[in-house]
Amino acid sequence: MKPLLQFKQVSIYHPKSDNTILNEINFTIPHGEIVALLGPSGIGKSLLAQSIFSLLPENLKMSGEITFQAQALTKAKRGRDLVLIPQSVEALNPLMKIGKQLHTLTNNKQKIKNTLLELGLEESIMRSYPFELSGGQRRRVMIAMALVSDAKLVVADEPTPGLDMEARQDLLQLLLKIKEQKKSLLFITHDFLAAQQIADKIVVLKNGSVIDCIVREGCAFTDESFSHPYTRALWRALPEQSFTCE
Ligand SMILES: Nc1ncnc2c1ncn2[C@@H]1O[C@H](COP(=O)(O)OP(=O)(O)OP(=O)(O)O)[C@@H](O)[C@H]1O
Ligand code: NI
Repeated sequence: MKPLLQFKQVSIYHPKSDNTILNEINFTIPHGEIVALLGPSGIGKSLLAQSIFSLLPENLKMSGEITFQAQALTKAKRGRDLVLIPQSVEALNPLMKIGKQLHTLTNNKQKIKNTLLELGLEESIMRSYPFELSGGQRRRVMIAMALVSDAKLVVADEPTPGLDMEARQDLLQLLLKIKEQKKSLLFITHDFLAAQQIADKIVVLKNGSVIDCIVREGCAFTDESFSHPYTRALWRALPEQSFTCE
């Protein structure tokens, strides 16, 4: 089966200073799977997410190609088939009530109601503006937007920053709902533990390149999954090294 999304030799660079931030990135996102994009802060994860949506800062350029179902990504496909949950919870439109923001993605009122319920949000939240909500509620609303949309791919940029252990586990469960809907998820994170809890594949970025691409074998990642010394060291540093299917 053709991958849903494919990065082909994608480089992101600053033409004026000749500075290459990401160099010839190649990886695929299969249908219905969770791919974690893992790497330290400042490596270029958000830029890679922005490149999918053609949202790179104007002073940066991209070379190479990103294909969707083996075809070039068009504006129409970006609008219909892809949805971005940005890194900042400030990304919700501050001037539009939550209900209206959800309605821009679907006319199906029942679907919105069910989704809010599933995410533990009161229906009354629809009448609120983003500034009236807590950070956690806003992040849930952003996940609700991804769930009510008809997108085939959700890109979640760093959805678990600064959460305590319990809130983080809750959020990972919410991200799994995206997969339950048979959507693919690109989960951008520097949280290795979270990545291997929910991902089917982990793509590791370091020094501008993909240094490792680890595929879950059956239910869990194992000691053999990690070949690169860097990822092996990350794996060995984890408090617990076996996660199995529930
Ligand atoms: N407009 C820009 N012009 C030049 N360099 C930029 C620009 N935007 C980002 N960068 C640089 O590109 C690098 C990657 O930034 P990016 O935000 O993608 O990192 P990240 O991996 O998402 O980090 P974090 O985990 O902290 O969110 C950084 O070193 C940043 O300074
Ligand atoms: Ni980022």
